[in-house]
Amino acid sequence: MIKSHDSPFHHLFDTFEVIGSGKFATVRRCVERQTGNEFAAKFIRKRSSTGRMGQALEDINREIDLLREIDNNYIIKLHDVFDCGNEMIIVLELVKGGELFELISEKGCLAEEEAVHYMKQILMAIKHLHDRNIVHLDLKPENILLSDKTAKRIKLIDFGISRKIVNDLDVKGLYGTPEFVAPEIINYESVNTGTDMWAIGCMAYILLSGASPFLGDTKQQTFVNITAADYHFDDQYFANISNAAKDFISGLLVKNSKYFTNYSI
Ligand SMILES: Cc1ccc2c(c1)c1c3c(c(C)cc1n2CCCN)C(=O)NC3=O
Repeated sequence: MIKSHDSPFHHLFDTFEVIGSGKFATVRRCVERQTGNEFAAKFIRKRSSTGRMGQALEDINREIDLLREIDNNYIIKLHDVFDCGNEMIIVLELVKGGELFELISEKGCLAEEEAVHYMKQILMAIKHLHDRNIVHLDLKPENILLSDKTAKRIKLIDFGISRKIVNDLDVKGLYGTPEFVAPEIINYESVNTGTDMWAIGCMAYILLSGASPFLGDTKQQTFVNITAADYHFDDQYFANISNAAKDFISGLLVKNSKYFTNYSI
C-alpha cells in the first residue's frame, strides 16, 4: 500500500527536466537517490483556502485514489505520494518510448496490423479500468506512451480528470426537494464507459489514417461535427483498410448521450 511520506520528497529524489506540464501541474523526470531508479514526478499546486490558483485537494486525492486501485501492465503504475505543504507530488513509473502521437506524426499512419497491435493493448487497459467502474475521460494518442521504441508496448497515463462511475440508473447524491435543485442537476448528461469507447473509436481512426475524424477548421466546427457524429472514411486514407477495421470504428463512433429526468431522494 502506498503511504504518504512525511520525509520530504527532495531528500529522497533528484529532479531533472520537465517532461510535461498542465494548468496546475508539472511533470519532471526524477531519480530515487537510494536506488538510482528513474520515475516521473507530477508536481501539483494545491489550491489555498482563499485563492483560485491550484487544484482542489478533492480532485488531487481522487486522482491518487484511482491510481492506487489500478494495477495493469498497460497503465503507468503509481510509485509514491508526497504531501509537501502547498504542493502534492505523485511519483509515477517512467517510460521512455515517447507518445503514440509522435509515432503517428513521424509515420503519417500505421499499417493495419500495427494499429491492431496497439489497439489490443489500449482495449486491455480500458477493460481494466471499466471493470473497476473507472472512466479515463482523456483518452488521446498524447496520453498513450510507449514503454520503449522496440517493444511496441503501450502505457496509458494521466488520470487527472478520470472518475469512478456511479451506477447510471441510480442518480446518487441528488438531495433536497426536486423543486429547488438546479436544472443542470435534474437534466444532466452522464459520462459513462461509452465516453471512453467513443475516444477509442477516434484513436483507431487516427492510427489507421493519420487524420482526425471530427477535426474542423475551428473548435466550433469540430463540436458541430461531433454532436452530429458526422465523419466518413475518406478513400484517400481508407481505400486499403479492411471492412473489419471500418466496422470496428463505426461501432464505437455511436452517439449514446443519455439524459436523466428521474430522481431518487
Ligand atoms: C499525470 C501525467 C500527466 C502528463 C504526463 C505524465 C503523467 C507523464 C508520464 C511520463 C511521461 C514521459 C510524460 C508524461 N506526461 C506529459 C506528456 C503527456 N502527453 C512517464 O514516463 N510516466 C508518466 O506518468
